[in-house]
Amino acid sequence: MLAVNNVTKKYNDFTALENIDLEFENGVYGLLAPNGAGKTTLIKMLTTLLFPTKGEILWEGTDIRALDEKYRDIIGYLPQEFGYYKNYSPRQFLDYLAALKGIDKHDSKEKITELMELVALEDVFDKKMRKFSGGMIQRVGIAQALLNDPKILILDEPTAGLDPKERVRFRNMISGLSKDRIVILSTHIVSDIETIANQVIMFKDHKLFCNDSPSHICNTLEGKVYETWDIENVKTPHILLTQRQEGDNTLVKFATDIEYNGEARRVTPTLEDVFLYVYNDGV
Ligand SMILES: Nc1ncnc2c1ncn2[C@@H]1O[C@H](COP(=O)(O)OP(=O)(O)OP(=O)(O)O)[C@@H](O)[C@H]1O
Repeated sequence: MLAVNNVTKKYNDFTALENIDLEFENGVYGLLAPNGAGKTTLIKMLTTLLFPTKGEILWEGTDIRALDEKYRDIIGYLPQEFGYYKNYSPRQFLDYLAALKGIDKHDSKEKITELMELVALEDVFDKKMRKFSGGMIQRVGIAQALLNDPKILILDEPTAGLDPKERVRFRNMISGLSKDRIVILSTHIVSDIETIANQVIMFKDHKLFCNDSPSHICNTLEGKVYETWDIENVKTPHILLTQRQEGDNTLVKFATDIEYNGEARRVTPTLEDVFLYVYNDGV
């Protein structure tokens, strides 16, 4: 188990995360929050690129700082800005990274072939990456994060640059990978995680806001989300969530903490509704 115990991270006087407690076991965890909420800060601490100002992060009961190299051997990481060499083919690039990670040449050859099939890049295995789409590069990024068969796979905004078809493909792949490992992925795109995350983690005001299953999180807004054609009456304190144009009319979805007296239909809240409601006034 990976445990984050009472972790605070400060950048000088600015507190990016405060008193965070989290536990991770095998499965998919979605860090869902707008930009600036602290997702990357947490990920950098989980990958030992940054250290907590206060608190500790434990793997199987031992501080990851003390485990050092042993801990880095069991993590796979795809950073937000994934650096690669345009003139390398995926084979050359993964060979190079496997050597850096100290993986035996014979083992890595087999592993790289297997990973290329997993991310469906076997047809372009020996093609230079300079002509690859954003989605193809992300798939190379995921393959490199899996080179050491990590027990903890950490992906920072992994669907950036993917088209809708690639997003679906990515989700299916992540579900498969999470059977025997911890997968932690950060995103501000609700649809990336609502169907695959076992747990969704949200931060608010730099503190942990929730860590629960998508359905439980949706239940927190039960009875508070409505749809109406009467856009004029959706004013503060009601919170406008989404609008959809239908012919000459606009169907408005809103959330409210008080009784609504106008004509409106109560609807089942989605994770996107919760996201818009929670971050209505910022991170
Ligand atoms: N090195 C730093 N020095 C000072 N402030 C920082 C530093 N890194 C991050 N921050 C601030 O900490 C807060 C959290 O940043 P972080 O990058 O963790 O957010 P995020 O949710 O990952 O957003 P993004 O997706 O944009 O990276 C932001 O307000 C950011 O400006």
